[in-house]
Amino acid sequence: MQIADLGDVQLHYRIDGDPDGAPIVFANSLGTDLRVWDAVVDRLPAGLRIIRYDKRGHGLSSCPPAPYSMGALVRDTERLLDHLQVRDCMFVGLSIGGMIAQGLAVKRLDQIRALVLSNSAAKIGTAEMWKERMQTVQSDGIEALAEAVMERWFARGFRATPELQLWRNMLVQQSRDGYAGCCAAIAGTDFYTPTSGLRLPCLGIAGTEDGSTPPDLVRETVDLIPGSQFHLIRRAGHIACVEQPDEYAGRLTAFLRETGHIG
Ligand SMILES: O=C(O)CCC(=O)CC(=O)O
Repeated sequence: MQIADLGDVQLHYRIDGDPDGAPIVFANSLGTDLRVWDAVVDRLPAGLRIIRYDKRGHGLSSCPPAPYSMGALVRDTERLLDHLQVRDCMFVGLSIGGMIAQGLAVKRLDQIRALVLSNSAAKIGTAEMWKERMQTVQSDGIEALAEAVMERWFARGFRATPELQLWRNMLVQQSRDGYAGCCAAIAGTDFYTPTSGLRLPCLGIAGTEDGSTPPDLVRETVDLIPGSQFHLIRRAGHIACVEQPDEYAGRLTAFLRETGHIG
C-alpha cells in the first residue's frame, strides 16, 4: 500500500507490473475503490507500469468534507501523476474516472498520450438528479441507494451471482462525504466543449446493460474526438471491467498495441 501526501489530501495508490514499463493509469467510478480493476490488471500483458489510485473520499484515500469540484478531482490526479513522474500514459477512466480523464487531458496532454473513456460521458445525468442523490446519501446513507445502484452497475445474470454481495459491500462501505462530494463534482461537470477540442487516440467502452451511462451516451462523447474508436461489451452494465474482464482487458491490450504503448 502506498500513499501520496499532496498536502490538502492524501491519496492511496498502488503500482503493479514493471516499474520501468509504459505507464497505464486507472481511475475508478463513484462508490468504488481501486479493487474494481483487479481482474483486468491480472489479464494485462507484462511490461506495463500499472498505476491505480483511490480518488478523494473513496477507498483508503483521505476524505475531505463534501462537496468536491471536478477541478479538485482533476488536480488531485495531476499532482499524483507528477509525484509519480508519469508522462505519456494511457489513462483509463471509469465513469466519473472518465470525466477526470477528460479534464486532465485538456489540461495536461504531456501526462496523457491515449484516453480510454469507459462507461463515461462528457456530462452524466442532471444537476437535479445529483442533488437528490446527495440529499438521500446525507440523510439516509449509501445503503438507501444500494439496490438501485446494483441494477445500474451490473447486468441481470451477474446480479444473480454470490459475487454481487462483495461489490454491494464495497459501495456501502464508502464514506457518505466521499460519495456525496463526488456527486456534486459530477453535477457541476459538462465537458462537451473542452472534450471536443481534444486530439489524441481515444477508445470508448460501453456495456449493453449500463443503466448509468448507456451506450449511446458514451458514443456521443467519444465521437467528439475525431478518430475515436468504440467498443460495446454485451452482458455488461456500468462496471463492465468487473463483469467481463477477459473482453475488457483484451480490448485494452489491443489499444495499447495500436497506440504504441507495447510492442
Ligand atoms: O459511476 C459513476 O462514477 C457515476 C455514474 C453513476 O451514477 C453510477 C451509479 O449508477 O451509481
